[in-house]
Amino acid sequence: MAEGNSPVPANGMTLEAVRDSLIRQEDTIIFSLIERAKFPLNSPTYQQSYASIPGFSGPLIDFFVKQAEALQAKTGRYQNPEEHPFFPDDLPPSLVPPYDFPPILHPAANSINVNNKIWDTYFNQLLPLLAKPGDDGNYASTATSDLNCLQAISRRIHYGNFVAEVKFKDAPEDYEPAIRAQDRDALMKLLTFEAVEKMVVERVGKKTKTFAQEVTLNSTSRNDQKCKVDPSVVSQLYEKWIMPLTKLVEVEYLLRRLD
Ligand SMILES: C=C(O[C@@H]1C=C(C(=O)O)C=C[C@H]1O)C(=O)O
Repeated sequence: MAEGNSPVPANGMTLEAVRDSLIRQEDTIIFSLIERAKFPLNSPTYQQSYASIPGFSGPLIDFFVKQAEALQAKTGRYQNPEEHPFFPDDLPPSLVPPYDFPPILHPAANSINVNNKIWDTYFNQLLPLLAKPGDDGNYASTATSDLNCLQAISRRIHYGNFVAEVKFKDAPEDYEPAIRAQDRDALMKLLTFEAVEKMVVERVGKKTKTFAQEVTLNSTSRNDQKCKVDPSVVSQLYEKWIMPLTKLVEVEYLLRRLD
């Protein structure tokens, strides 16, 4: 199967273009993590016992994200097939004129949402590695930073739908038998490029080292300097969570691709 040099399909999307988007999204994810790392853990943001908001039961982060998503839904965010809400139930409809997003994906993509897994991984695995212990009272700003991280990571992972569509269009004869057999393992094997994954892990580590360094006018950057975010944490985030979940989205999409 050709990797990255297929002819340009009718919808204009190539594997190369899709990968370029993933590379650019790395910057967004890393900058959002740097911003979150500015605050200590601020655990009351996540404690049921802290916020007693009239008419709402749950931690501040849930209230914040639900309210933010409701506003963003009304202003059209989820019209874009790249965007997926964390609390999809009871979202208000968009109030703005619809934009004609090119119909690239099979409608099956609408039923794929792995944000529950992203939420769980972000708060239980990543955040303890990212934020220093402590409490500075900036809970609303902390929740804002969390939502930026979650949305950037979610967009990247659900971009797996586009990756899968392009891979399928490049080689339907390879994918169709595995789809008809509903063979997850075969699909996973077909869509996996280990050399690309290795490059991603190394690149995000290097980018983090660059973006998260202290920049001063008088000294050149030192190799032993402490970064605002540990590059190995970002490499690990990609290797253990972001890429496996992207591939899960790819498999889920392909399983439904011939429906
Ligand atoms: C996204 C792709 O599919 C898979 C997932 C990758 C990722 O999440 O970065 C990288 C390579 C592939 O194993 C791709 O081929 O670019």
